Amino acid sequence: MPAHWHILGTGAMGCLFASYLARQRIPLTLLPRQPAEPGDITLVVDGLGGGHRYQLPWETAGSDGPISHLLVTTKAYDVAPAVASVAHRLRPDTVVLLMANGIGFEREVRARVPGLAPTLGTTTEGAYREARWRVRHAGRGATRIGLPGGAGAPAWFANWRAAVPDCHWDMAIEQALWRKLAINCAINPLTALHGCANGQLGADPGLAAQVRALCAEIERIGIAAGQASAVTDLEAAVFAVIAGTADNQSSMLQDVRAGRRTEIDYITGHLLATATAHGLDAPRNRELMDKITAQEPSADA
Ligand SMILES: NC(=O)C1=CN([C@@H]2O[C@H](COP(=O)(O)OP(=O)(O)OC[C@H]3O[C@@H](n4cnc5c(N)ncnc54)[C@H](OP(=O)(O)O)[C@@H]3O)[C@@H](O)[C@H]2O)C=CC1
Ligand SMILES: CC(C)(CO)C(=O)C(=O)O
Repeated sequence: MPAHWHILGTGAMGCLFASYLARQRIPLTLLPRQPAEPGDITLVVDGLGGGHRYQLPWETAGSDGPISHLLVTTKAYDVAPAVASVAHRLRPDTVVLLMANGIGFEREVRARVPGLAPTLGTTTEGAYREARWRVRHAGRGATRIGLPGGAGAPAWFANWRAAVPDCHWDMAIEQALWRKLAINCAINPLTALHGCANGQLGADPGLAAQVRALCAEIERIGIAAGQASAVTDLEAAVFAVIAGTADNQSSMLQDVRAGRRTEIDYITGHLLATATAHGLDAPRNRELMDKITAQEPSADA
């Protein structure tokens, strides 16, 4: 019998992964932030692979039943409060898989819910919400999952490998997360400030020069932080992502345009905290952090 997954953070990513698991008949329950209508939720996932409709059970986070396997797909700043909202349902052996952009929320989770040892994931899948329970799968990508410190794949992962396309167990997940962080630091804030698609960072010589300067700063910080492998050939990797996602609006630009809080604290913010911890200056990343932060909606807005 496959493990039963609860999904916390039922936005674009949570619904996409719910659809993957449901297609493989892996039992799951959605945990929407706001209660849904009575009865199962009808989830529609359109786009790549055609349209699919799923009838999925849901519960409130505050229900009582124990949770054995929890996938968390909120924005980075919501991960810790979301996990705390189901803390009473977690057991010492509950698998908690955190899949958000950036770094830093895992430490927040461990501080709020002592005893948890979260599994971490990162994905290059692309999806967005068209309506509350309607999601468009906009780009295929790869998903990497692993345990900090490195450990072999647990038994449950066999179901994920079967259900989620291009899904890999990563013995060096922290390195994968750091590389994604480095790429996001070089692309996201610049696109958000200039209101441009990713491809413009390669096409505009002035912006391309800024990307190269950011990469040089990020590389120095990565090496000081013991993440030399994660920042190897960073500039080439960043320009490859820029070319491969030329027509995309970065997630940070989408957040800024929608007037939402961005994930900058967990992207550039984490990079700057790492630089400070190693006595390094990072003026170019600092400038981007300050400018994006100045645009953020205030917490009580
Ligand atoms: N979308 C994409 O293509 C990609 C996204 N990512 C990353 O994945 C993460 C999720 O992104 P995405 O799915 O796009 O974000 P969404 O905003 O679409 O979804 C986030 C969900 O989390 C829910 N949520 C927030 N706080 C809580 C809480 N306390 N309890 C329960 N649920 C909560 C929100 O609820 P509500 O519905 O009420 O707002 C929302 O449904 C981000 O870190 C993002 O950067 C990574 C790769 C690609
Ligand atoms: C890779 C990239 C930059 C694609 O847009 C991304 O991860 C994001 O927008 O957050």
